[in-house]
Amino acid sequence: MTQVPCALTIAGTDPSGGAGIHADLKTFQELQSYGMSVITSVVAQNTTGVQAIHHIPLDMIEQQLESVISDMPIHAFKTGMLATVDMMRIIANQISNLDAPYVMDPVMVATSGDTLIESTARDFLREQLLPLTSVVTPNIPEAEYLTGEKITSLEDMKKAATIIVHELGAKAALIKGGHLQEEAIDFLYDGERFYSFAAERIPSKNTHGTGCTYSAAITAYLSKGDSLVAAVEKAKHFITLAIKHASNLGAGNGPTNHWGIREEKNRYEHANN
Ligand SMILES: Nc1ncnc2c1ncn2[C@@H]1O[C@H](COP(=O)(O)OP(=O)(O)OP(=O)(O)O)[C@@H](O)[C@H]1O
Ligand SMILES: Cc1ncc(CO)c(N)n1
Repeated sequence: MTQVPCALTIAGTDPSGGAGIHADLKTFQELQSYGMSVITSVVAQNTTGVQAIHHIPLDMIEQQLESVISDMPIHAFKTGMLATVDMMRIIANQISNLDAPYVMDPVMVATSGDTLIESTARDFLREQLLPLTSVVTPNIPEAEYLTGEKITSLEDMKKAATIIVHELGAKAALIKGGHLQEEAIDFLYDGERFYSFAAERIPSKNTHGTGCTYSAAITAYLSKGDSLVAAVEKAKHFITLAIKHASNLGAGNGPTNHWGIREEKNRYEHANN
């Protein structure tokens, strides 16, 4: 019997449906991986910003993880918003039982500028969780925090990727250039080679949850057995289309659109398989 690809996300919520767990599950579904989730924080947020945050009690985070891990196959997993050191300790402990690629989106600040992680937890993320990852996907401000170096050019992005792999211990780093003014170019470094993934910059304010959707797409493709490079290449195509097809919902930075791109995605995958 063919096994169904299964992907898990460990992250916070977004009731407006554009970021966090909601974006992840929609992406898994769209890319035909069976989606599962463990919720770390319930976040009252929308396209204009974050209104309130409630952290799930630690024993409940642990129980959710145990419930999924003890019963379900997990072929790839990702983490998104992990706000506190205590949460991270539990998660680090539980995921060490998993034999599957780990994609970390090192979420620090929402598109709106609201902080989603305690400052002490940033250091724990860098020192304890990062070495467990198969790939980490920082945007430029996150990569600057992780490396302690300013990034203003494509060369700086590449240098940050090498620091994250060789000095901080991630297996691979994907530095996202969404925050630079030029082309939307990302660099993947796997410890040996650089790969670049470029796309046209789409003039749009609808970029709420782009990082979540991108890392979820990478996770979905990994769960289906793709290599890291293939997974990133397909995910880059997916996020570019998702930004392009955004529906301009809400009064602030609107969400990307996953389902409207189905036909275009199918054509692309057909041509590249
Ligand atoms: N305007 C844009 N046009 C095309 N691609 C973009 C644009 N903005 C971001 N991207 C791409 O989207 C992906 C997500 O990158 P981004 O840097 O926006 O993530 P992020 O800042 O973590 O997202 P989030 O808003 O969820 O925090 C990257 O591949 C990036 O290059
Ligand atoms: C829950 C959550 N995770 C990540 C982000 C970053 O986009 C967000 N806005 N909300």
